[in-house]
Amino acid sequence: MPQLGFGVWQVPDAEATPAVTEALQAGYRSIDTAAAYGNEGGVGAAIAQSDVDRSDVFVTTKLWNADHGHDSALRAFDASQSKLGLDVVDLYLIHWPTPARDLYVDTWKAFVELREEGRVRAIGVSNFQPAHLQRLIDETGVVPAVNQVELHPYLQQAELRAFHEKHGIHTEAWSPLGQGGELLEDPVVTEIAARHDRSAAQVVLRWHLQIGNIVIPKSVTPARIRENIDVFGFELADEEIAALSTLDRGGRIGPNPDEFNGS
Ligand SMILES: NC(=O)C1=CN([C@@H]2O[C@H](COP(=O)(O)OP(=O)(O)OC[C@H]3O[C@@H](n4cnc5c(N)ncnc54)[C@H](OP(=O)(O)O)[C@@H]3O)[C@@H](O)[C@H]2O)C=CC1
Ligand SMILES: O=C(O)C(=O)[C@@H](O)[C@H](O)C(=O)CO
Repeated sequence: MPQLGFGVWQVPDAEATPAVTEALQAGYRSIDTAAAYGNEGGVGAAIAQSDVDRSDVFVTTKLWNADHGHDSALRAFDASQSKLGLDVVDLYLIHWPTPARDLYVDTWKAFVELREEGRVRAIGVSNFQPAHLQRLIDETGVVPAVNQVELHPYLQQAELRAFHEKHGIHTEAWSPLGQGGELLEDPVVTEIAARHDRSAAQVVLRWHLQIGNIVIPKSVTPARIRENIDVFGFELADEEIAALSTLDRGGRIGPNPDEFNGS
């Protein structure tokens, strides 16, 4: 899985095709969508129309909360696969643990079947806390390949990252740019950016890459799509990584996974 990919939350279906087309032209080879985003069709169309070989593109989609449970999960996968127009999905994630439903272990068993049948190459989760991960491992013996969670300099998830490291789970950061808000104006970020003659977004993405996170920045702006992948020609010094690592506030932009059960 490429360490840097392209996210499409809040991109309407019709706009997903030009956005993903632009991303593929800029060099992205990993796309992150979800059933809940309503744009799997637009993403699939861009991949089908592209000159880039399907085997060179890594596609992630996610099962939505209302589809938890063994049989529902298999039906939801059929729908996602059909909208994407793909024979095989590269990575399938449980979008949220949705603890009130208490079905994520059954859902995970269906995911294991999909992987055994070769319909997905890898299976993982999103927004899982350590206790949710531990329960999956204890009850099925199958460790998720990836946990995609909210992570940026203002929410660094140290405990979760340590759990991932211990169990060999890859950490994938959603909202890696803090949704383009205050973080990109933080003086610590902008000062480092000025020193490197780079943008604040590029510095934040470099921080993620250098501490080992997978990142999936989203943009519908062609110049930003290109800017966000142009991060392999410079490196942050250890003291710059350390300065960015002091910004942790433990504050979420998105919902708390222990409480979010939305459908
Ligand atoms: N598993 C989960 O529960 C979740 C997963 N995700 C995934 O993570 C992806 C990324 O997260 P997302 O919440 O979209 O937020 P990001 O942190 O990627 O920020 C996206 C926002 O930042 C702006 N932006 C992008 N690049 C730049 C730049 N270079 N300079 C300034 N502003 C910029 C975008 O504007 P514009 O588009 O107008 O250019 C957009 O408003 C999602 O698209 C989705 O795939 C996200 C949330 C939850
Ligand atoms: O974008 C996603 O992948 C999400 O799950 C979130 O948008 C989530 O649905 C949310 O923020 C609800 O308020």
